[in-house]
Amino acid sequence: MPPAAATNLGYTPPDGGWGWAVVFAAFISIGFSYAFPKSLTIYFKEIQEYFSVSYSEIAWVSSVMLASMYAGGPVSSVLVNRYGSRPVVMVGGLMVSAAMVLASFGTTIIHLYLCVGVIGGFGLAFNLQPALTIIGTYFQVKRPLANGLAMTGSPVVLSTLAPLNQFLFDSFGWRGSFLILGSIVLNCCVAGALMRPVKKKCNGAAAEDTGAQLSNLLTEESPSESRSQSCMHKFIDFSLFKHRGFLIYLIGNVVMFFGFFAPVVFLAPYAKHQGIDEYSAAFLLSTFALVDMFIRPATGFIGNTKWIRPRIQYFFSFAVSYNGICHLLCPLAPGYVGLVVYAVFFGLAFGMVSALLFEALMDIVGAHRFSTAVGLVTIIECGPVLLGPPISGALVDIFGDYKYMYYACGVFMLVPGIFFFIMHYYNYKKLDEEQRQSVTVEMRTSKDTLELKMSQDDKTAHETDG
Ligand SMILES: CC(C)CC(=O)C(=O)O
Repeated sequence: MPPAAATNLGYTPPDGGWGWAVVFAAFISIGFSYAFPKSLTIYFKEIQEYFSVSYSEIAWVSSVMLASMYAGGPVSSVLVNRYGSRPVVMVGGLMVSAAMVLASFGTTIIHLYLCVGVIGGFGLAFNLQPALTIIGTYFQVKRPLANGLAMTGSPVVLSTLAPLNQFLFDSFGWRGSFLILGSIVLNCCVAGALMRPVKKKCNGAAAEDTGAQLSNLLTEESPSESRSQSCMHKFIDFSLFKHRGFLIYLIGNVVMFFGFFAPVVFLAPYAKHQGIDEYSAAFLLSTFALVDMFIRPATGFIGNTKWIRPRIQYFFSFAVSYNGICHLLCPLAPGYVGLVVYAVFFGLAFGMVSALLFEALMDIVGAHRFSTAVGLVTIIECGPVLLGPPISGALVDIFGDYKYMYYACGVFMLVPGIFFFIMHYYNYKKLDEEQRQSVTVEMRTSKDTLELKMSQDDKTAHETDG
């Protein structure tokens, strides 16, 4: 059974070769995109004391960075559709580097919001989307494995950056550390340099994808559109909001992201609330990250098998639902050992969703529309990503107990998981119906063409005989 959406790339992706170098580059770019905002929290205590600001004021540095990374999605998509992934990732790396160097000279917390938060966040957006997009141009058959490997960059870079940041902080303070991080993040430029446009083999001739690939994939501009509208539509495919599968994915993800990150954010505080010491609480996060690191490539491998790939949306639905079940059971976990078991199962669930999140979108809209689709999805997810943890924190403040927060996150994950199962069952049936109809139409068309040709041949033969 074919995947839910054809590639429509107009060429056969290599599914290997230089593609594996691109996966490694995406591993670096995606790793920095997701791990960088989290790893900066190590400096927050000193920065908070230095600028005499509150916990929430310092927390906004990471929140603004994450929000800019998500809000920068459509901008990143437009740039990728126009120039391709390589230059956008390299510019993104330079932006994050400049942001960290400028922040190291900051004299107010506002400077950090603007530098680290806005400039750095958009720089990370120019790393995330292009890295995800280019994988879809190199892989079709092995794409779930490629996506799973690339998404593994996040836990790997985080487990490297976290101790490195602690060492830099102890040795050079936050200003010196920011200056050094400004050089370390230039590795995103190196990763971008590896993202060579795919050589398309169309009718035997090889041609490099110039990055303006969207121009030959878009529908013609409708004459009624104004020039600015048609220009905007040229780079952002708004027809996606009429795409059944895309709407299912979008609706489910918006709900899901209200409960996706909070259990990670509150895992250590919840353990300390239970009377567990800070090192044992930190061990829970290390356990979670270690499991996450291994389950992502494993999930990509499983998603690539002939049993799962044709119905990979069910695999994604299971991963989302499994997250919800973990959080609903967490408050029942007995003592520290129970929390360690929860951290293992949560790491499995979080890693499965992370490995499948973008593969599921590519499977639905096809690699040729993924760049625009992921930009639209990320800017809409910006809200729940930002609001999720504060809402969960508010539940803890109101009830003075974490269990209601875990119940809420469990519902926020289980409901979209069940929604995905139901809606993708319906969507798969509709796709199969539409495919049968298109095959019937094609057969009828080719039959009519054949009959027309035969009658023309007979006519020619009679004229020759006559
Ligand atoms: C949003 C997920 C797909 C990835 C993530 O947040 C992470 O890797 O930390």
